Amino acid sequence: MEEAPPFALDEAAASTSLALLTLGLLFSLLLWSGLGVYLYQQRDAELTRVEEQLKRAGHAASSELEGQFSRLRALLAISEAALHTENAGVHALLGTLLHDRALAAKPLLLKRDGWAFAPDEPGIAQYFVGDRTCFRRQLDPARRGFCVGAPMIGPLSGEWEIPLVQPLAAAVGEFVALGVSLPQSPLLAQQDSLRPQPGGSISVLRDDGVLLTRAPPRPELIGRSLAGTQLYRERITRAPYGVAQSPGFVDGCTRCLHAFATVEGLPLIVVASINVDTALMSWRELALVLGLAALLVTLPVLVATLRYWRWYRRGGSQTERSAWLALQTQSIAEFGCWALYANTRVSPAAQRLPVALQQAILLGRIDDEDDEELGRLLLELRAAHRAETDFDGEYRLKDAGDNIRWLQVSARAQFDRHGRYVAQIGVAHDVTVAKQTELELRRLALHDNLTGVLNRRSLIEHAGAEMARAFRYARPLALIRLDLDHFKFINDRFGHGAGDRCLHAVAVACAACLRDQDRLGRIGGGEFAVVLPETGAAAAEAVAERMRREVRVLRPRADDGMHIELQLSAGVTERNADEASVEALFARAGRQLYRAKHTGRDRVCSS
Ligand SMILES: Nc1nc2c(ncn2[C@@H]2O[C@H](COP(=O)(O)OP(=O)(O)OP(=O)(O)O)[C@@H](O)[C@H]2O)c(=O)[nH]1
Repeated sequence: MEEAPPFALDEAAASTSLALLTLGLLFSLLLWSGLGVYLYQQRDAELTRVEEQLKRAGHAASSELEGQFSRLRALLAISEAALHTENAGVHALLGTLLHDRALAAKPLLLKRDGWAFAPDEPGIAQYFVGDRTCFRRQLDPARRGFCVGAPMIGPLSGEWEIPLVQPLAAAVGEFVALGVSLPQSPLLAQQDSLRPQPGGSISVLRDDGVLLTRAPPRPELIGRSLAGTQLYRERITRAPYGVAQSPGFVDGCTRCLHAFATVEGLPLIVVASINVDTALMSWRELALVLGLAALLVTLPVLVATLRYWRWYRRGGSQTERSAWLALQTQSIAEFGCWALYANTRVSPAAQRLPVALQQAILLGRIDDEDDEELGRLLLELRAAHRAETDFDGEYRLKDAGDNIRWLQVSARAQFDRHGRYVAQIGVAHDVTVAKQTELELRRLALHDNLTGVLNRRSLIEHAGAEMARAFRYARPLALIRLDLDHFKFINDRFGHGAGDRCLHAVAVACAACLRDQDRLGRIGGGEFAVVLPETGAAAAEAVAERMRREVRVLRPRADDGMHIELQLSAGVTERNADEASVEALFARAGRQLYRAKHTGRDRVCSS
């Protein structure tokens, strides 16, 4: 039965998530763009509203000024007429000037020598104004005319006043002009009530840019010329009225909205101003609230998108699908495959590795009683997964029937196109048959075909290794050389087949006399040798004697049923102190064997 992909559900869920995510993103996009358009329109509407408010405030202030100045000019005209008819002294003349009680404007008369006379309680006040431009102009027949003077601190009131001066059509005695000083405070009170809210201002400029009044008050700026400001230079001088956005020209705000207008028939300009940031305060609050609400609504979508994007960049479903395709090769893998994902979100089942091995255990293909080797395999697999490296190993496990199963395990670390680790794809092959063949071939290469004991080459190799170890640790090592007596006769008398059987029987009998660590080998013909680690000559001699006796009692049968009497000669030697040469050991044992042969055979000689 085909196993379901571990991420099948997750993949379906991933498609649904992607669709939902797309919808969510579209919705977010629509929401944010809708909000953007709405807020832009609101801002526009708010600015238009503020502009209208500025225009209205400017217009109201301008109308007020127009009315007040007209009234004052009318008063001046009437006063002039009265002056001409009365023709009396200064006191009487000043008495003829009319007062404007509402504006608290004080009349004054200007003499040819630049002195001004004004009524003062009690009597008349006299002060010099011939140094002030507006007054001086009246003394020059070519430049005389109605003028609005620069604001000045009234010598009588001690407050800011704006003088309005008008030449007399014909001098009355020494008087050449008459005027009126308009106190600022009533003007300011009016303008303050008209200025746009919140935080707006109304400024009144003379047409040459001199600031006459400003509500709210900024006394340090009164009388200063603002002709150099951007608003004055670029807008006021070019049109009688308008709306402009430019840096504030008296309060230093960087973005101000101004509505300016020239007062009809007067050399005055009224400017209503407001800081754009202040004007848009309520719009900002609205934008903030709506923005936060939209963020709250779209935040889950953004978070999900971010997570999806990270997942996609790590390879996404494409990599997981390839991993699963790799798993589908299970049939050719014989044993099993697995994928260990770095990204646990998609296939948590596959994370519990290795599924294939667990299945194998369930099916009895591996016995989990064999803890040590299985544990090593799992440990190495997980270590490679953690280290994000490839891994290869061979494991000797047992199945439920206690048969040896060889597993060849390979795992490859998979990386996405950005070089980030995605998964470990593993495959396990059952290589038992190949392994058994390999082991058999190895055994054949190392062992004597006939007797099954080590062959000459591997025995000498083994002896060499044991000699090196004994030399390094200064341990005893013994060697026995054995030779079947009169073997040629046996062959000749009973045939080679019987001779072979004798050799096999001798090998088995001798091997049975040895410890696990001793090694028996056939070194040619009827000759054998035994390497005995950790053994001295005396102990080796006893072993040789035991083997000799065992061989004597073997008495294998020949083809004709006769017992073959076997006997063995042996030469024994041990490693001399500081001896490292295995050749010398073999030669010495050979000499003892030779001695045994020449002293009657069927005996053990030891050096
Ligand atoms: N059956 C059999 N005979 C073998 C084999 N290899 C060698 N031989 C024979 O073993 C005999 C060797 O005998 P030797 O050990 O030289 O002489 P021996 O007759 O045993 O005389 P001593 O050793 O002096 O007692 C020869 O006849 C070889 O042909 C083998 O694999 N099988």
